[in-house]
Amino acid sequence: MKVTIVGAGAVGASCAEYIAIKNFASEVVILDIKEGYAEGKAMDLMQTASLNGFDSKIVGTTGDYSKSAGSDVCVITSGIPRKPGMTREELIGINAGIVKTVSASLIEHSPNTIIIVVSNPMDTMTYLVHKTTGLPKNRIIGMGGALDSARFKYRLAEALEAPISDIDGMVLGGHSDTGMIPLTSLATRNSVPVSKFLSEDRLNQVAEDTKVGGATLTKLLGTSAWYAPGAAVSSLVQAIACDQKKMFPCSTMLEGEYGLSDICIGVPVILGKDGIEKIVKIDLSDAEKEKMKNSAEAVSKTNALLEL
Ligand SMILES: NC(=O)c1ccc[n+]([C@@H]2O[C@H](COP(=O)([O-])OP(=O)(O)OC[C@H]3O[C@@H](n4cnc5c(N)ncnc54)[C@H](O)[C@@H]3O)[C@@H](O)[C@H]2O)c1
Ligand SMILES: O=C(O)C[C@H](O)C(=O)O
Repeated sequence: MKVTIVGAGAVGASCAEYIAIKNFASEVVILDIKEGYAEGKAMDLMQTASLNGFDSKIVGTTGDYSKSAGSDVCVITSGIPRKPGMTREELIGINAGIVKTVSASLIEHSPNTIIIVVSNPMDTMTYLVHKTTGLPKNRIIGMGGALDSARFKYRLAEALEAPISDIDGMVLGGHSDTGMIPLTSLATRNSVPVSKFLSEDRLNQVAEDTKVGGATLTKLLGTSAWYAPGAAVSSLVQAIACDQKKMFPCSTMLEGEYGLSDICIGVPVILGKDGIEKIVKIDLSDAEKEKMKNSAEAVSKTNALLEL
C-alpha cells in the first residue's frame, strides 16, 4: 500500500506519523511546496522508525508529483488552517484553488487512487474534487466525521467520568461549528444509552462542546488541531488498506440518501479496499432530520461560492 500525503504541515505530518506507527503502509510520500519542508519531515519521521518499530518507508518531496505515482490512497491536507475567531468556511478563497490543482496533479500520476480530502472547508472541498476530477464517488472521501465522533466520545467520557473505551457514538452532518449533528440519542456506554446516566441539559452541553471542538482548540493553540485530525485520517487509510469494512461518518456525494442530492456531507459509510463501499442509512429522529436539512443548506451555500 502506497500513500501520498499532500501538505507536510501540522496535519499532514501527524497523519504520516500515525500511518507509519500503525505499520500497514509500505511507502508514505509527503509532498509540500515549501522547499525542503517535506524532505525534512520525512527524514525526521524516518529517524523514529527504529524507536517506534515500523518498516514503512517515508519519502519527502518538494512538489515532485512523479514521486507519488501509483499511490493507492492520496490525502489532501494542503492549504491554510483557520486562526482563532475564524470559521472554516472563510478558508474557501485560498484553499479551493489549492485543492483543485493538487487533486488534478495527484490523479495524473495515480489514476486509480482513492482521495481523502482534509483541507477546509472540508465538505465543500470534497464537493469540489467531485466536480473537477470525475473520479467515481466511492473514491472521494471527506474526513470530518471520524474526528468529530472522536471528540464526541471524549466529551461523553468526560461527562460520564468513564473510560473512552466504554463509549460509542457518532457525529453526522457538515464539518462546521454549527452544522455537526452529534447523535446523542444513539450514543451508548457499553450498550446502555447515555441518556440513562446524563441529564438532557448535560447531554446538550456535550453536543455543543463537540460542535465547537475545532474552534476551542484553535483558540487554545492559535492554529487548528493536528493530533486527532492526523489520527482520524490514519484510521480511514487503515480501513482502506486493510479492507476492514469499518463504519465511519465521512463526507460523501449523496444521491437521494437522507433526502439529499448533489451535496457532500457527513453520513455513515463502510470503508474498505474500494473506498466508500456503502452509504449506511440509519433512522434519524424528526429533530435530527431537521438538523441534517439545515446543515445541508449551509454546506450548499458554501458550495455555491465555488467557481466551477
Ligand atoms: N477535515 C478536518 O477534520 C481537518 C482537521 C484539521 C485541519 N484541517 C484543515 O487541514 C488543512 C491543513 O491544516 P494544517 O494545520 O496542517 O496547516 P499547515 O499550515 O500546518 O500545513 C499546510 C501545508 O500545506 C502546504 N501547502 C500549501 N499549498 C500547497 C500546495 N499547493 N501544494 C502542496 N502543499 C501546499 C503548506 O506549505 C503547509 O506546509 C487546513 O485547511 C485545515 O483547516 C481539516
Ligand atoms: O477547526 C478547524 O479549523 C480544523 C479542523 O476542521 C478541526 O475540526 O480540528
